[in-house]
Amino acid sequence: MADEQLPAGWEKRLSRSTGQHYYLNIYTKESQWDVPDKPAEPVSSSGPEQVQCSHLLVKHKDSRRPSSWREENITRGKDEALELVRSYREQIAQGKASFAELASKYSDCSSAKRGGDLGPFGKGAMQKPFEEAAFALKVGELSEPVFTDSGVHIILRTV
Ligand SMILES: Cn1nc(-c2ccccc2)cc1C(=O)N[C@H](Cc1nc2ccccc2[nH]1)C(=O)O
Repeated sequence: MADEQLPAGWEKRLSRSTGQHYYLNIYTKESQWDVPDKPAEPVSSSGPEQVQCSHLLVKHKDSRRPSSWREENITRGKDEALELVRSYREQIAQGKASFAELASKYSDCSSAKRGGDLGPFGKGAMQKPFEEAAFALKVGELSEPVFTDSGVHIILRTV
């Protein structure tokens, strides 16, 4: 299909690595090998490329690294960590404390110094259970407790 016949919102590009043409959605920057047969979707159908989240992590004795800026040797069990995370989530949900305030005080992640802010990240950057929970959140939404090898988290999607 000649360029002038491409449906709206697509650009034809040449792949340097394969020498083949591919097609770029100018809105989402997503690309495809197949020649598009309908106008480009203005929003990504596969969800965002990146999200930005803050998290509050409570580690336990079986965490991958049972130590943090708060506590050199973390001995609490997983059940106690979950109880703590639930209590923090409740305080935040009831508006009794802000996420950043509790994360900066109680998170066992070094991101506590930034109110739990991890910055933007894409898929493949974080442990899978964390990634799946983070990408399932809407902006502004607070997760239920999430378990990773690091411990028990609550996640707030900010962007
Ligand atoms: C993934 N990550 N980002 C930061 C971070 C980001 C911004 C500013 C300062 C620290 C710290 C970490 C990190 O792995 N921290 C670990 C704990 C931890 N494990 C995680 C698993 C998933 C997501 C965040 C997590 N944080 C630690 O301090 O022992």
